[in-house]
Amino acid sequence: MLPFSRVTIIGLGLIGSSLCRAIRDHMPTVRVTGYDADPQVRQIARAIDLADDVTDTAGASVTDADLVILCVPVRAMGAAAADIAQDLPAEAIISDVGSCKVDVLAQLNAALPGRCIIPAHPVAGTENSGPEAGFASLFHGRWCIVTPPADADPAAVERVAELWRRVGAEVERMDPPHHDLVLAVTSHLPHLIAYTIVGTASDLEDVTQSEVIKYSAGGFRDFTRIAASDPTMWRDVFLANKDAVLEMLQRFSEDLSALQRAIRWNDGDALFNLFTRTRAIRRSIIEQGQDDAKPDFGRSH
Ligand SMILES: NC(=O)C1=CN([C@@H]2O[C@H](COP(=O)(O)OP(=O)(O)OC[C@H]3O[C@@H](n4cnc5c(N)ncnc54)[C@H](O)[C@@H]3O)[C@@H](O)[C@H]2O)C=CC1
Ligand SMILES: O=C(O)C(=O)Cc1ccc(O)cc1
Repeated sequence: MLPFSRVTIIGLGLIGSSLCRAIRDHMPTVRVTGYDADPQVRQIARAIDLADDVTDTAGASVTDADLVILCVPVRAMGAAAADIAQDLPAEAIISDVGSCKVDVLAQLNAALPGRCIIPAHPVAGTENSGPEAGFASLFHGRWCIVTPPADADPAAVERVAELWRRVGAEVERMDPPHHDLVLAVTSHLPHLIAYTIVGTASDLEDVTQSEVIKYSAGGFRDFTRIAASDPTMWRDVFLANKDAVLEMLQRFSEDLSALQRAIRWNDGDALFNLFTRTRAIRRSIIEQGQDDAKPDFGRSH
C-alpha cells in the first residue's frame, strides 16, 4: 500500500522538483501539489508540468494533503511552516529535506506546535538549483536520514521512511544532534573548504584568473563544482548548524596546522602516513558503492 495519497511539496527548487518528479515516476497515483514563494518558479513549474497542481498560495496547497514536505532553504523553514499552519489538516504529517536538523526541528515545532513532524534529509544533491535542475533519479541508491523527535509516532516515521524508499533511497534513522555533527564533517565542512580554496585562488595577486582557469587540475576543478553551490542555501546551512560546523572547523584547523608543521620540518613519514590512511577511506567508499562514478548514482537526467 502507498504510504500517502496526497503529497504537497513546498519549495520547487532542485530538491522539491526532484521529489515531484520522483513521486510521479514511482507512485503515479499519488496526487502531487506544489507551491513556491517565487511566482517565476511557480510559472516554470506549471510550464514543465512538475505537479498535478501548482497553487498561488501556500495555504491552498495543503488543504487536503496527507503529507507536506518543506523543500526551502533551512532558515526559511519556520516561515514556510507558519504560512500553512491555518490550512493544514489535523492528521497531516509535516516533513522537510533540510541539510541540518536541530535548528529546523526547533523552527517547525515553534510554527506548528502539537503537529506530527517527521524531519528527513536526503543526502543527495548537486551544485545546481531551481526547478529545472531537478531529476527523478536523484535519490536512487542514496541515503535518506530520518530524524524524528524521540516521542514521534512510529507509524508516521515508517510512512515517511517508506516514501523515501519508494523514490529509491535507503533510509537510516538518527537523532538530530548526531545528524548535524556527522553532516558537519561529511558535507558542510567540505563545502566551506571548497568556497575558501576557490576564493583564495581568485584573490591571488601573482597568479592571474586566466592561469587559475587554464591550469586547474582535477582536484581544483572538483572544488569549483562544489563552490558553485547555491549561496542562499549554504549561507543558511552554516548559520543554522553553527555549533557543529565550528566544532569540526576547530578540529580541521588543528589537523591542518599539524600538516603545516610536517611540511616545514620535512616530516615525510607524517605526510605519507596520513595520505595512506585517507587513500584507504576513499577505497572503502568505492567498495561500499557510494561513489558517484557508479552507474545509476545520481546525475543522469
Ligand atoms: N541542493 C542540494 O544538493 C541539497 C539541498 N538540501 C536541502 O534542501 C532544501 C532546498 O534546497 P534546494 O532545492 O537545493 O534549493 P533551491 O534554491 O533549488 O530551491 C529552494 C526553493 O524554495 C523557495 N522558497 C524559499 N523560501 C520559501 C518559502 N518561505 N515558501 C515557499 N518557497 C520558498 C525558493 O523560491 C526556491 O525555489 C534546503 O533546505 C537544503 O538544505 C538537501 C539535500 C541536498
Ligand atoms: O553536490 C554535492 O556534492 C553535494 O554534496 C550535494 C549535497 C548538498 C547538501 C546536502 O545536504 C546533501 C547533498
